[in-house]
Amino acid sequence: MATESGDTLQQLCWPEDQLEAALEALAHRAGLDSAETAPEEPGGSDPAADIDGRIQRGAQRIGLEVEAVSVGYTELVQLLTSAAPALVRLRFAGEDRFLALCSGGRRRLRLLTPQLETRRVCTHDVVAQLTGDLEKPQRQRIQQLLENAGIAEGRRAGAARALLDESLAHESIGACWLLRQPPGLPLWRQMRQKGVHWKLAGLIASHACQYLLFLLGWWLIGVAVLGGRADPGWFAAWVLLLFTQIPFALLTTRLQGIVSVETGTLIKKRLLTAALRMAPGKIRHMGSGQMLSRVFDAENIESDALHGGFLILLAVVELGLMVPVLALAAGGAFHLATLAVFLLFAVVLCRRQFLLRSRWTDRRLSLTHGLIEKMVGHRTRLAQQPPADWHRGEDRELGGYLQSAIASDDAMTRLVALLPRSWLVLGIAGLIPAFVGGAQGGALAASLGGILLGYRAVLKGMHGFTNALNAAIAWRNMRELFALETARVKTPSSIPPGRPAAERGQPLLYARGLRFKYPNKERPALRDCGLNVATGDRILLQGTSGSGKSTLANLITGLHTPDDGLLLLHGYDRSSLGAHQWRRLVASAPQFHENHVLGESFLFNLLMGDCWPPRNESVQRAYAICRELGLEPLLQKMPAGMLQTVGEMGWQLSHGERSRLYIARALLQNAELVVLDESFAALDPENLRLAVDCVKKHARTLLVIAHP
Ligand SMILES: Nc1ncnc2c1ncn2[C@@H]1O[C@H](COP(=O)(O)OP(=O)(O)OP(=O)(O)O)[C@@H](O)[C@H]1O
Repeated sequence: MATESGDTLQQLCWPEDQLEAALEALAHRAGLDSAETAPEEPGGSDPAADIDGRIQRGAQRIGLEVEAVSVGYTELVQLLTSAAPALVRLRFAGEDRFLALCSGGRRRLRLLTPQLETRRVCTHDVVAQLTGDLEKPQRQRIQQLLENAGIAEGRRAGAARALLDESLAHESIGACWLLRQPPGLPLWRQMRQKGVHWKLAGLIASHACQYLLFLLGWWLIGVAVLGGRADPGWFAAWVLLLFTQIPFALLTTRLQGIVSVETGTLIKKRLLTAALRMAPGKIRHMGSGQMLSRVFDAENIESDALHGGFLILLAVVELGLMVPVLALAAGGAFHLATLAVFLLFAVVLCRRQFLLRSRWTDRRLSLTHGLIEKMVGHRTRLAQQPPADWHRGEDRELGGYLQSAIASDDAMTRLVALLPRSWLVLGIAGLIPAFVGGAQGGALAASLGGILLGYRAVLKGMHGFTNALNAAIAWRNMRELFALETARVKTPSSIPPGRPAAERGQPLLYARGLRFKYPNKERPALRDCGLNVATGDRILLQGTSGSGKSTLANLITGLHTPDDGLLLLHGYDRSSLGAHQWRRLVASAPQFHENHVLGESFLFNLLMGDCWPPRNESVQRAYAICRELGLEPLLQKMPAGMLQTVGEMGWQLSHGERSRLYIARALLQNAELVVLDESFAALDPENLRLAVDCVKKHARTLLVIAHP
């Protein structure tokens, strides 16, 4: 297949043995590469290793993230249009080659060739290469069908296309790896790489031009009126200057919108990633109320910071342009000194307001937290707390909140209402020496104009400040969320992810001298703990309440990291193996109160740890395990069977049903080691027997935590 440049598509692709080079070149061309690169690990670019593993490791080495995506047959063009920068795998006579996609459109794609040149190819050619093998058998069948149906020659191509789309709609094509910056990079670096800083500079320049034209217009009118030259020519020039401002005003608004959307997207991405990476212990420590407050804070950061930030930026530009007006007019240096004193005063007041608002926010958060805790624990309180105690302490808390609210609101009113007006008073007072000194009318008028413009800028700045203040306080609370480990994650070892299961009796898990202390506790929950697990073992871990069994389970599953000691899986520690690979090897059903039924279908809740959308064989296996766990009557009872929505807003599952769902979810992850933490506690003897048999049958290696 020849492309526009005369090369064949195959010649423009990178061979498999240059996969890592293609990745680096593409990252460099897309401006994604970072200064620091991690050292190459032995075996890190072993061409024999699986493609996905090699791409993942290669990307980690240059500090990028890669997402392997598969899309439906009909969505392929859309993917190619928006995937760049990405690597796309094509097959030529059974040989894998890779397209380095720099940018994409519906008609043309831009590629980076192994000669490091960019070439354009027809999107259709790439799609045809990707889907050729899939379409071939269908095409013959469809051709035959169209002939038999007597469809006119001219309409056959369209009909064949529609039939192909119809019959292959459910096929997925997984041949694309999207290159992305890790969302943990500093925000400014992400903004720079997206070119947001240029747009921001454009915004400042555009607003400055508009403002200069505005000043020029008024200067023109001032000179004309005060000089007695108010003829139509001067007036026309003034009108012209007013109209010239319009494109700049439009450009400023447009750039503001673009910067808002791009920065907002980056902030959202980062918040979402940070929320998913948060240590579970931290979330638990926060409680549901504080979590909800964080969600509100996240909303505030994006909307208030951007809106407030823009207003402050525009106010700074206007104040900056006002400085030469004041300096050149009647007030001169004395007027500028007055402005400097005023700005100093404004900074002190703003800082004070920040402290007052922070105090108010802390009280508000604690009130929200308390309220939500009470709502969540409503049933317990109804049943077990005397009604006289239901509202204990609420008045005191509310009183404290009101006090800080009044103090903050008063200060805010002073700031927004008084500060801009105090500039008017100070500015006019600063003119007194010039007035007494007999300055000319024109110079005095220019100074007065400068004072009024300053008033406008301060007013704008104060409105911006009120928004930015909310964002800054929300940021203070969210900072820890944002503090994603930007340090490079150690490149995982070259253990192929799809390695065959270890043989029975082979060492699987090795733990020695493990120590773990919760941050809010003085004594460690685990000290000098050791454990050996071999493939095929069935281990029952018993201990008194609070002895640290669940903590050990959390260390083994990787939810917590030991403070000290050695924990190896297949002879590798967690950082060598990588979090992803560790999770594939160990599956767990956490204790009942730590586990959750998500508001999705029953099937999703079963297979969320496997892969979603599910493969046919996974669904079959899920059915089989549910049957063995005695869940068949439940599936028959639910109107939509496996597809019934469950969770808080859906079909309510009983305690025992949930326990068995959690067990099935752990077994369906196909892990080498399954850890069940008190998963059988809620089961009646019959279901307990079924569950134990099922677990013994399906778990390759089993660690069960239970009370004696
Ligand atoms: N998130 C946490 N923050 C602080 N301390 C914790 C946390 N989780 C557990 N602990 C403490 O660590 C110790 C061990 O708890 P762990 O849950 O591991 O015990 P356990 O043996 O599983 O208990 P049980 O059989 O009652 O479930 C306990 O003293 C507990 O209070």
